Amino acid sequence: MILTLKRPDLIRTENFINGQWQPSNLNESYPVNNPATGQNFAQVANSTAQDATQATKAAYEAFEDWRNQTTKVRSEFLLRWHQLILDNAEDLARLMSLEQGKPLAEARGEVAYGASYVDWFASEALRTYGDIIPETVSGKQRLVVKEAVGVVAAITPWNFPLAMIARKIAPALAAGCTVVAKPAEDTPLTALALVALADEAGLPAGVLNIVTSSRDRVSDVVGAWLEDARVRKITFTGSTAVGKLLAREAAATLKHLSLELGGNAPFIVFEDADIDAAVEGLMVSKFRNGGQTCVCPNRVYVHNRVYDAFADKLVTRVAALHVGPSDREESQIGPMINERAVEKIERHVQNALQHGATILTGGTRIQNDIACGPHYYAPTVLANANHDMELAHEETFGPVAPLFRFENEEEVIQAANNTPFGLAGYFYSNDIKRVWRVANKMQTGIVGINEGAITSETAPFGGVKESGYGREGSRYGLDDYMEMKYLCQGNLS
Ligand SMILES: NC(=O)C1=CN([C@@H]2O[C@H](COP(=O)(O)OP(=O)(O)OC[C@H]3O[C@@H](n4cnc5c(N)ncnc54)[C@H](OP(=O)(O)O)[C@@H]3O)[C@@H](O)[C@H]2O)C=CC1
Ligand SMILES: O=C(O)CCCC(=O)O
Repeated sequence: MILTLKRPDLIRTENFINGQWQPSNLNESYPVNNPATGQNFAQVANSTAQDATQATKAAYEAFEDWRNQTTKVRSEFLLRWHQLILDNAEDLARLMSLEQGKPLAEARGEVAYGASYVDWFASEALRTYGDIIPETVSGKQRLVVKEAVGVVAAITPWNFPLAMIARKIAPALAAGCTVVAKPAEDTPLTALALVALADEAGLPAGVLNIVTSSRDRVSDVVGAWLEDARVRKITFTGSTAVGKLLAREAAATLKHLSLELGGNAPFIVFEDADIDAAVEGLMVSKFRNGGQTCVCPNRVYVHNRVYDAFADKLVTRVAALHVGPSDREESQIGPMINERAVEKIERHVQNALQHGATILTGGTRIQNDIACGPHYYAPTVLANANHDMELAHEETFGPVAPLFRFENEEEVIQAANNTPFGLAGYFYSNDIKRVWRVANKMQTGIVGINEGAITSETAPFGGVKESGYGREGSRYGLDDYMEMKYLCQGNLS
């Protein structure tokens, strides 16, 4: 794919620190590759701890002014940024699909989705109310005000290169925080373009800084932020293993943490469900971004009585999915992000087959004239899944839907909750009593009830258990970037 943008200047390859684009201090770069072909199409700054610390210094020095701006000023900046994202949506989508591999239609959807967080927090910026505490003692007045936590370090994954960073930066800036950010090694260009647009929207120097690095430098860059007491919060989306590492390291300076980590989402189809709706819901939730989404169903539990009918309908739909490069309009499943990702999918499928699964469709890599490259994996449905399989315990992060049979509600809820993770869960049922009962018992931060498309800037996104803590989006999302300050005024009588 050759990248032609209306605005070629959105292709940025350097760090943005204190309002300046600059190379890494060692003047080194690393390659960004097209995940479909492995072909290198850009080189971006390979940063060090020194670059990260320079970014922290800039963000720290910009903080006092930014936090003291009126909420209106911060809101208006976010509105201008939002408009620029929309104005450049097609370029952003093309850049994103090239470096990440998601079909262009999905990339366009993600630009709109990411932009919606910027718009949302432009409004929420205006509503950072505090409280006046009713007096119980004469002569005193007690108030609670909300204040920005300080410099925020945002670390984001490759699966949603625009939406994840937007939904961290937007509330941080809305709250009055300043930001240092590091996108994933595989997908830096979308994030850099987003920052270029923030600069164009008139953000003061130092308020938003971004440094890029290859995977072998990530511990240096993020390590510099973890050690630095001036960084007051880490907001992270990624694997649970890295989330735990960040939590341990952040403890030394007791930073605030928002951790949006891996999931292992159950998707339950009860015997009283609308089967067509359940199939549709699974298609929407499972195969979005090729299954590389932390809220993707990882385990599909289907009641024995409807199992065969559900499996038949699902297989028809899954086998018809178009696999191909992101720039073909008909592509529905693009390449996986990299070789490690495909190897993990292969390992899960092989392990499932060894434990008694059968392939209803897919089950292999595909490479042909259209899906031309080593990282395509066929959309897959596996029957006879069970809990001895690796895929029951670890998210596959690929287009694989394993079907588990169940007999009764109690058993399936126990199975669904039998995981250290708790991000999203889904179930389909037309029995109103069951709906309330099951929703109450699901140990997840998000529950889709007869619905597969659950996310929205208006709703709180986040997990329980080892899927992390903190919430993104919604009216709760700003609180993660603010502290309460209690003011007690005496001598009033
Ligand atoms: N919750 C979610 O949305 C996501 C979940 N995952 C899960 O994690 C699995 C592995 O994916 P992977 O990309 O390796 O996820 P990681 O958790 O490794 O990567 C997420 C982010 O963390 C950074 N990072 C990696 N190692 C460290 C470290 N030691 N210290 C600080 N930051 C670090 C990455 O940088 P760099 O890219 O440079 O390594 C990236 O920016 C997936 O298969 C999936 O199960 C993955 C991505 C998103
Ligand atoms: O995988 C993720 O963490 C991103 C979830 C995308 C969404 O907000 O739906």
